[in-house]
Order: sequence, then C-alpha cells, then structure tokens
Amino acid sequence: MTQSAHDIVADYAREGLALRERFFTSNAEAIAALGLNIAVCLAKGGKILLCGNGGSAADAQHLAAEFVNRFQIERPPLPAIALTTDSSILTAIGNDSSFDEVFVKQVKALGRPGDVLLGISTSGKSANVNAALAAAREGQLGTVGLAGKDGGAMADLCDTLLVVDHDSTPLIQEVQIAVGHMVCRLVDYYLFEAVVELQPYLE
Ligand SMILES: O=C(CO)[C@@H](O)[C@H](O)[C@H](O)[C@H](O)COP(=O)(O)O
Ligand SMILES: [Zn+2]
Repeated sequence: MTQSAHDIVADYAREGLALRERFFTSNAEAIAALGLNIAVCLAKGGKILLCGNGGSAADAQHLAAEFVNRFQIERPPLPAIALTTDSSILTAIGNDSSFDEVFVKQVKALGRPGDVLLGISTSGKSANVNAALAAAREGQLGTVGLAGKDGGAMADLCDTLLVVDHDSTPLIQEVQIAVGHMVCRLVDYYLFEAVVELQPYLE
C-alpha cells in the first residue's frame, strides 16, 4: 500500500531522531576530542581546509563560513577554506586532469604541515575526497573524515574518522552538519571561553 504524505514525514522524522540519538550517544567523546583537535590546530596558527561533493560540498562551505565569519559568539575570524567554491580552479583541474584531482591540487597548493583537512562524504567512496585526504597526510596535515555507511576507504586515510552508521545519504548528511556545528561550538569554547583548558595542548 502506498504511504501517505503524513506517514512519509513521520517515518523520516522518526528515523532521523533515532539515528541522532544513537550516533551522538556513542560518539560524544570522539566529537569533543575532534573539537579540541581543531581548536589546537587553529591556536597554533594552522587553518582548516574542507571538501566534499554535492550536499557535502554545501556542508564544507557552510562550515568554512562559520569559522571565517562567526558562529554563536562575536570573535576574531578564523582561517578556513572550502575547496569547493572556485569554479575556475574546479573546471580547470576537472577539464585538464580529472575530477578526481579537483581537491588534491588545492591541498598541495594551500595546505601546510599542521593544517587540518576535513573531508566529508556519506559513502566514504568519493575518489576526489579520498585523494585529497591521502595528499594531506603526505603533506603532514591532520586528516579528519566525516563518513557514513561502512566508511568506505576513508578509515585508512583519516587520523580521526566519524562514521554515521546508516544507509540513507540525507539522514547521514543531517547528522554530519550537526557534528560540524558542534565542532564550531567547541572551537569557540576552547579558543575564547575556556582558554586554560587548551593551554596544556599548546606546550
Ligand atoms: O545531497 C545529496 C544527497 O542528499 C547529493 O547531492 C550527494 O551529496 C551527492 O550525490 C554526492 O555526490 C554524494 O557523495 P558522497 O557523499 O558519497 O561522497
Ligand atoms: Zn541532499
């Protein structure tokens, strides 16, 4: 029998709520550690590079904007670059080399040791994201992955990997942007509210 529109809404909301509950209950410590890790990178003068495809490209841009502009408190701008935004770079690399290379070359051009690359994918199988993570590791950047499903190939490429254990791409994405927002909140906390807590990690 065909589902009603009401049932589609109710089922989607119920599944998303259950996933959030499961994921954040079992990953709270890892998310707190990730927030600290990103705060330490920024406090030491590093920057955050972000990449992903489709909805994850939007998430990369969304999160870069939170760092550069502000999140919930007024504070100095923080350095973050989404590698998904420059259409000249993306089309030149995609056209001359391959779409798999669109992020790698930017990591090599812009990344410095001590920076962090945050790769976002729901499948863990996006070749351009995984190539960027491999190049970041090679260049001594920290590598962080937000993945879904079974994590794909990202596990072997990331210092920190958070896997949203579900098969639905949009539900995974909704959890991933919440993780990103929590990291922004934690960065504000460590850099501007609880500076003494950060101090031991800077020595
Ligand atoms: O937003 C969505 C689906 O919700 C799509 O645009 C989705 O992001 C695209 O199909 C991506 O190419 C999927 O890439 P990935 O998550 O597997 O790395
Ligand atoms: Zn989407």
